[in-house]
Amino acid sequence: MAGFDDLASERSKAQFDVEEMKVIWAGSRHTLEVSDRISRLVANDPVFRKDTRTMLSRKDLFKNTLRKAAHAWKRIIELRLSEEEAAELRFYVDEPAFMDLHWGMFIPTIKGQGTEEQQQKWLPLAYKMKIIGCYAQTELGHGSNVQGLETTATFDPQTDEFIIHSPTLTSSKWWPGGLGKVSTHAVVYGRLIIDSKDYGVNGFIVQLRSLDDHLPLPGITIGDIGMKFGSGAYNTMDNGVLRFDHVRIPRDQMLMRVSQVTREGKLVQSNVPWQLVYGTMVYVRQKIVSDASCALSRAVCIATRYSAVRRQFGLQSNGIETQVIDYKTQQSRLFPLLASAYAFRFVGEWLKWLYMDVNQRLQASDFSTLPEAHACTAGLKSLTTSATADGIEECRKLCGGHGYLCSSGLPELFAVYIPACTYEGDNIVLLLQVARFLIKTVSQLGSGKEPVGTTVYMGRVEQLMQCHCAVQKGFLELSADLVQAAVAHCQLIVVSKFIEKLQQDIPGKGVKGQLEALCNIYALFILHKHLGDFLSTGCITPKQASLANAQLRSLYSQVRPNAIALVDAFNYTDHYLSSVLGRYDGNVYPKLYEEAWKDPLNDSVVPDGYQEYIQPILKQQLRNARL
Ligand SMILES: CCCCCCCC/C=C\CCCCCCC/C=C/C(=O)SCCNC(=O)CCNC(=O)[C@H](O)C(C)(C)COP(=O)(O)OP(=O)(O)OC[C@H]1O[C@@H](n2cnc3c(N)ncnc32)[C@H](O)[C@@H]1OP(=O)(O)O
Ligand SMILES: Cc1cc2nc3c(=O)[nH]c(=O)nc-3n(C[C@H](O)[C@H](O)[C@H](O)COP(=O)(O)OP(=O)(O)OC[C@H]3O[C@@H](n4cnc5c(N)ncnc54)[C@H](O)[C@@H]3O)c2cc1C
Repeated sequence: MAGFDDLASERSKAQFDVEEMKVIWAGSRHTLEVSDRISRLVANDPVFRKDTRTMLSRKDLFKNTLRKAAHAWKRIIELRLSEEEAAELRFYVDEPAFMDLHWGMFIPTIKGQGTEEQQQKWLPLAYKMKIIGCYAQTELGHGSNVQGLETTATFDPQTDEFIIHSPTLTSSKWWPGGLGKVSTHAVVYGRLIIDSKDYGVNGFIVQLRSLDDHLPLPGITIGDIGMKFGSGAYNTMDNGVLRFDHVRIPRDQMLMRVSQVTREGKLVQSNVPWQLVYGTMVYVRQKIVSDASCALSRAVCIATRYSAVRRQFGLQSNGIETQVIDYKTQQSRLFPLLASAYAFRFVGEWLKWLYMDVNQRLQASDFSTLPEAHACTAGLKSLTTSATADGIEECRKLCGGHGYLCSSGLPELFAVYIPACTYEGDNIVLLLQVARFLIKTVSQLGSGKEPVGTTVYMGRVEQLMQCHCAVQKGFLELSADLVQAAVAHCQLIVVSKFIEKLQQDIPGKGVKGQLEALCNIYALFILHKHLGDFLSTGCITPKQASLANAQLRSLYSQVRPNAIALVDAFNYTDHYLSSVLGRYDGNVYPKLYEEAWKDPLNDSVVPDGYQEYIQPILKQQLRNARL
């Protein structure tokens, strides 16, 4: 059988220790063990099936998601899973749901922006899921411009309460996940108003629904905002709309780590920077970077396996056609994506470290690295999600016509992934933040303040001073170019973190060699993509450009025999991949054929509607023909 033989023979060609590469990909032997065990647990549980997801109506889809979430929670309790294991379970269940916002944003916001007392009050309730929370920041009229939010939280000194209100239609909260149908509580971002004075945006814990009958509390209007792109995909999430009509909450439900409102209505600032109100976004952006490598590697795994199974043209002496993975054009599209998946994995690991480091410093009242952490999380979130979204679509094309079938797994993966380019900050808006950070760093170059961390290279580039003068002519005017500069800065981080990874001790036969090849592919591919910029700025000569391209081609040949093993190292189950084209055993054609018959349209041989619509046309044609 074609697929079986092809993948088995590919695996036998691998020149490195796949088991050791699995450890590198997972991050440690322990993480690999946990992820392997939990992925199998999910794959073997019928409640977590997802093969019919794209065919369900929104209501059935959503109810099924609730069932899965409840079952996941039950299993977490029954099996006494650790936080790490529970997060893996969520990952392999592979379905966006209210739980993500509860654990991923509501709880981190209370931890990051609540006082000790507030944490003691709210976290136990949230950890036990006695309340379910979401993150209600974005409004119908304002998402990117957080300081432009219109929801008001007005202090009433008479009753010691805040009055939460939506003064306009555009102030309606719009988009928060988990809000539409599930959450009982939300962290709501609104303008703090004391004595008619506006103190800017802050977070408030607001109960939305009754804990008895789940009905919205008085003064609160909530609903789902409607179907989103693609079938299945992000429609498992109840992104919601929310309006307040003078809803009162106690004063101690304002998150008060950054600033406090006293009983007398005085605003007291802590010693922490006000930007900590944006802290949850830094945390989630960091997580999104790690997730990018998962989504991209998943698409690459499907496209690579299928490219080894699929044969077109070029009859060999044995009468068999050529595997499409052997075409240089296929390699030059696929292997940079394979390299990117590994590159994003390692930069994600580093960003996780950076985030932990900044958090430890914050605890010790050292706020010096916060601007860099913001710039790195914003920039890398933008770079990796844009590249991943484009990469998934490229993988679909690499799989030809079959890639367009839902059973390939790629359409749903694309549909579920692309909002990552928008949520947690539109990717261009985030790059502008990086640009602002870079300009600020450049402006300090002459002042004796040495650049550190990811900007250390700036101290070595003399032309940057002139650059600063040019930018001072107008940030907005040059913003398109500044965005390119921000991307280049982030690419430099990705490449340097890959190189740093290679400097670590990497055990296992041939593993380091494969990673070196992938790192070189990533760097040279980026150079190739931006060749015009490199040449026009005189960074490289035409001769060097052509040598780089020759080197890239040679690296593709080096990776070719290892391609299947390099995607096997992701250790994905067939359940997680949910792709007929990416099956581990390569048994693509019989399964594609089998899958087609499962479509509800094939339940009957003659379709519903034949009698009403097709038959009359056929009869009409018959009459016309007689005329
Ligand atoms: C079953 C059980 C287990 C389950 C486990 C599940 C675990 C899941 C874990 C995680 C999953 C998470 C799920 C994710 C799902 C995502 C859903 C999506 C959510 C959202 O989208 S929430 C809304 C996000 N919104 C945005 O991102 C808005 C984007 N806009 C902004 O961030 C900002 O407003 C801005 C940066 C664009 C502001 O620009 P502006 O120029 O107006 O700046 P100012 O507001 O005036 O501030 C300037 C000043 O502040 C600095 N700054 C800005 N942002 C930050 C920051 N985040 N941190 C630190 N500093 C910041 C900026 O640099 C300026 O500083 P200077 O004045 O230059 O010094
Ligand atoms: C699936 C999904 C889930 C979400 N979940 C949540 C959630 O749980 N909680 C929550 O609060 N929010 C959530 N959001 C909202 C999300 O955070 C915002 O949509 C996002 O921050 C982008 O803001 P926006 O929609 O206002 O885009 P806009 O800012 O209106 O962007 C529109 C266009 O304008 C451009 N633009 C905007 N400002 C500038 C500028 N200064 N310079 C140049 N160009 C600019 C952008 O690049 C973009 O091309 C979610 C969104 C989605 C799609």
